[in-house]
Amino acid sequence: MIRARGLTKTFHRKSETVEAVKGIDVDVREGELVAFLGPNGAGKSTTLRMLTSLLEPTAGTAEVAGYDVTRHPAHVRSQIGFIGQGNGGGFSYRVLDELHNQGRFYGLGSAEYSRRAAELLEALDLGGLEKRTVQSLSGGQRRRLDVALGLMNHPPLLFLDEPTTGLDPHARANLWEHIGAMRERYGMTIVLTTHYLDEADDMAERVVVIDHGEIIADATPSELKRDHSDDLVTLVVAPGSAGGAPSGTDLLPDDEATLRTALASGDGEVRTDGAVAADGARTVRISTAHGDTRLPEAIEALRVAGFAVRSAELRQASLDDVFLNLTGRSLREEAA
Ligand SMILES: Nc1ncnc2c1ncn2[C@@H]1O[C@H](COP(=O)(O)OP(=O)(O)OP(=O)(O)O)[C@@H](O)[C@H]1O
Repeated sequence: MIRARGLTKTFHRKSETVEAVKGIDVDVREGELVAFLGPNGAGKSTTLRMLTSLLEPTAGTAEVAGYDVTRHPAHVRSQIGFIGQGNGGGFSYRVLDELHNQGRFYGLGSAEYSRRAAELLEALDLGGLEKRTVQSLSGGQRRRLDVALGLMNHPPLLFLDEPTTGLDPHARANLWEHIGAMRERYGMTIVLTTHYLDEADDMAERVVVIDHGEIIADATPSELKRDHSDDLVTLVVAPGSAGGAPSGTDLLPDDEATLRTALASGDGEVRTDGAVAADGARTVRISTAHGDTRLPEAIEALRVAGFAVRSAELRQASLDDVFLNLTGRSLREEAA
């Protein structure tokens, strides 16, 4: 569906030169849902605008739905839906008129655009709002109308630029449900941008991480987490008395060598806190790619060695850990 090579955009404004997108290569297969993830100003929208033929690349090439974006922009536009960051609908127009106008704009006949509008109103839960003006809709309803407008021409490829920004968590979840349903119903390829980490993690099959105009990672969310960050297992270990402790000995967890020996057979990096509580307990942290299996293994190994595990916690890697590891910055903090 998409094949971009060396795609570049440099803006020149007065004395300022902004290298917004610096020669990216990206492929999207038919049917994929790909999220472009990155902080503000990373170059996500500029990339989308080049792929949708709205902005001419400074260098590089992109083929979208089989057409070159520079040589055949009209063909590209006939094959795509694009939902930008602003609301697409005219504020004082009625919902149904907006949809019909969009259909006319794409050259559909009146029977076809009326049928398509009715189908999309139903599919996107906008039934009953046909006669309302766009400005009277809620934020979530407006965004769903945007999606309907983007789908009027039956595009095989849909671009969404930050579809859920500004929506409350309920409206975000609702929009995602509808996007998922649209995808199932029409089998579209979807490319979207977001700076919501949880959205990219939960919804996207592939995440393309963009920073300073460059792609710094491109993989499934679980591959990214496996390759670029670790799970963290935290255990509070107390002096043991049960399990395999030799009788009469009271093993002390501040005996770091013993602790480390007990945990040596499993994977990951083991670190112990310097601090020892009044009752002799101390905290052990294990960074590992497989926290879900390492946690029970570590508890068992410590029990067998004679320690008592007072509490255990598993924090699984997030896409923010991935971004932090790749860039040294937290995307969550930048977005905030
Ligand atoms: N028309 C323009 N003229 C000059 N600079 C621009 C223009 N459009 C974008 N830029 C700059 O290009 C860089 C990338 O912007 P872009 O909008 O692509 O980022 P983004 O990742 O989509 O950010 P956001 O999440 O805030 O939308 C930014 O530094 C931006 O200021």
